[in-house]
Amino acid sequence: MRASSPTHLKSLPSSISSQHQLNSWIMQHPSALEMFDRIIEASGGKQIVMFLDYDGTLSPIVDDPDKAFMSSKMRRTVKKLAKCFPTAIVTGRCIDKLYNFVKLAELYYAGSHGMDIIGPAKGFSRHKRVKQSLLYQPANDYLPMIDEVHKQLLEKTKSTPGVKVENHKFCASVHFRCVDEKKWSELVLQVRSVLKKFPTLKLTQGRKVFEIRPMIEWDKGKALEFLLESLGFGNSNNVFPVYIGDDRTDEDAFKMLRGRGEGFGILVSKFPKDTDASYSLQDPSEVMDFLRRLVEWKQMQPRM
Ligand SMILES: O=P(O)(O)OC[C@H]1O[C@H](O[C@H]2O[C@H](CO)[C@@H](O)[C@H](O)[C@H]2O)[C@H](O)[C@@H](O)[C@@H]1O
Repeated sequence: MRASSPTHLKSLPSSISSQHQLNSWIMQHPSALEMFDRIIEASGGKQIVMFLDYDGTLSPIVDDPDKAFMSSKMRRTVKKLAKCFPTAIVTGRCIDKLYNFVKLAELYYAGSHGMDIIGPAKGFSRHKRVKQSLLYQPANDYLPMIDEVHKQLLEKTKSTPGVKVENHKFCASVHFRCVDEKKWSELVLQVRSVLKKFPTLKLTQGRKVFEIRPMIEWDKGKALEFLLESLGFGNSNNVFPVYIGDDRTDEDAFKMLRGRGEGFGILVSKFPKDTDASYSLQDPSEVMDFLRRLVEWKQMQPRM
């Protein structure tokens, strides 16, 4: 539970070895800012499509999930990005909560870990192949079950100080960032005892959070694939998807891109972690710098 996700590489005994480990990880996952020119070269004139995680990627990680605000600079950057490339936010949060933070109608949103997908609001479908807002909810049948499990998790964990339980429509979260470490094992037992009654739900772990999701074959990688298809790039080799994320659930999207052999993932992390991403950025401020460079580069391209 201690490691934030994806899993930190095993710590080595001395700080010299740790430095060595960090250096060799950076060699394998170089900074996307430093490799910017090479990334643009690799895109080879194909249509870049941007996928962005929210927490820890566009907003810094904070103790209270209801206060994970996005800076206005970041919002302006994402707005400009969406003018240049089709842009989606793919998140564990439900779309309503996410939209309250982001407030940009021109984006694609894949909420609840990709189980709730919507397209840009009417009048914002500037990427020509999309004519209307799309909508896909593969876990619709689970709505009442998520409400029920959320209710039971609230009740079961209410004696644990610092815990926060969220209902994200098609999934639920139990946060332990503010729970005393000595109480973590007790909390695991509480969550598991509720989940015993819901055999069609699965439990995964993110950054100091348990995520409770329907046991269906759907994740952020599948959502990415769905969005590419909806944009008309399902069987196209003329697309270059870029996915930026910091959490374990983002690994499904990184893996999907590796499998497709097109585009790549960027892991947001200051520490070496096991990942299928090709590049790294240290924190949301580096993410913003990278997005700005993409916008500047695009604006300098001759119009076709
Ligand atoms: O897919 P994401 O957009 O990364 O969503 C994953 C979880 O994000 C939120 O929790 C995380 O951010 C919080 C605010 O910074 C932080 O307090 C928490 O510890 C992190 O795990 C969200 O609240 C969760 O429901 C999402 O599952």
